Amino acid sequence: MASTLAEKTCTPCRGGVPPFTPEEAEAYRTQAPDWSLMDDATRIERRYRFKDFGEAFAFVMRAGELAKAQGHHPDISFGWGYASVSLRTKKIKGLHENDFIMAVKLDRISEGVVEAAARPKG
Ligand SMILES: C[C@H](O)[C@H](O)[C@H]1CNC2=NC(N)=NC(=O)C2=N1
Repeated sequence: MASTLAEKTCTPCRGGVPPFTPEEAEAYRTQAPDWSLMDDATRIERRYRFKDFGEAFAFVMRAGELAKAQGHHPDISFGWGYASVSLRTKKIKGLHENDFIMAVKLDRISEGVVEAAARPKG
């Protein structure tokens, strides 16, 4: 991997490429170690913890903006104090570099949301 995933942008995936093998997925996961390979390495998942519903919602809103900008979309469930994110490339029914690019960028968003909440108001 030339540049780090964080500097990359998702590329349109119109299918026709094979999904990552478990070995390939594991190699990418080293850059997103808080994510777990699920369903025979056809998707990755992470549960983020936040201090309350508002912080979780702020994360989800920013995740939505990121997905729109990147053209690659996660599945997110959230509630008071948590957001659970699942990523897979639906077009190829498995994992693609786009999923790991999104994972790394979502990790940065989550750190930003927690920091923002920690800053004193005003
Ligand atoms: C052309 C464009 O890349 C596709 O329509 C994108 C949109 N967002 C996507 N998001 C996800 N998670 N999987 C996809 O296969 C996908 N395809």
